[in-house]
Amino acid sequence: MLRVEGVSKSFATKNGHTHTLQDVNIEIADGEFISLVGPSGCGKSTLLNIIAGLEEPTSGQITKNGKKVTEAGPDRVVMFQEAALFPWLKVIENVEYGMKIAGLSKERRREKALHFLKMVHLTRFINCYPHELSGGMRQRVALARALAMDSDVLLMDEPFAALDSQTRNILHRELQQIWWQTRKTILFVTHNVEEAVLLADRVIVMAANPGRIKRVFNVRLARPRDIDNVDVAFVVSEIMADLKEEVEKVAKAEFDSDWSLEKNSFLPNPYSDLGNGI
Ligand SMILES: Nc1ncnc2c1ncn2[C@@H]1O[C@H](COP(=O)(O)OP(=O)(O)OP(=O)(O)O)[C@@H](O)[C@H]1O
Repeated sequence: MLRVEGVSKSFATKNGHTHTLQDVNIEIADGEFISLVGPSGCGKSTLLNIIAGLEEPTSGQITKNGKKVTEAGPDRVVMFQEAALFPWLKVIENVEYGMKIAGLSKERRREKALHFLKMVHLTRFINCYPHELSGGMRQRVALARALAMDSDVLLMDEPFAALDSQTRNILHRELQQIWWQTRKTILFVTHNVEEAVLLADRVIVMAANPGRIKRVFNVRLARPRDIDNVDVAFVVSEIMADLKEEVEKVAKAEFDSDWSLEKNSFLPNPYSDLGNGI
């Protein structure tokens, strides 16, 4: 069980202090898949970094199985939007790298790297260098590398945001399958509500200024899920409606006072792409 208990976070800035997160409480069961959505700047990445132990909360705490998280650890692996592979290492060596640092034997790391590269369907490319791969393939290497660390928690910060939609669809299917096989606890930050609903057991909608939890949606739909499914579309539209309010609030604070999503949207339907690229 991963617990976020009364977490608040402020940063010192030139104009005083930000209230990036305020009293955030989440309980994540082992093996649960949680998506976190919210307007830009509501503190999603900050929360993920605090759970990862890369950032300290101003107040509150993170506990994992009852033990306080005080630093980054191999039990909570983070995956970012950019794959951040070592360009001078081959695919397989990139996947092996973390295990090498962790002290695994050469044979064991090779065996595990091959296992997880097979899981992300990249066995034909193990001897390639990162620059020889597409963006989607590089993210799959990053995913294999994260999986190979055997962490029980995977923290994913917009891991597919930079990919084209076809590649993203493939990775959604792969990730659903991998999660099903490995039953890892996953916290997945995204701007894309469809992606959030496709993948998660629960979608947490955050509000901004201060960053806090607005609403939690339970997604009780069978897997694997398909974006064209009407039930998926229904949950997506419910979340969009909730999120729209928050996005509008943030935009109003940043744009001129006469701005509104309806008035200033050039989209035929203001809901149609809401959440993508906020
Ligand atoms: N190290 C820092 N120093 C000062 N302010 C910070 C720092 N890190 C984050 N912030 C502020 O905290 C707020 C939340 O940032 P964060 O990146 O967590 O939001 P987010 O919801 O992930 O945003 P986005 O969706 O745009 O990625 C922002 O206003 C940001 O400027």
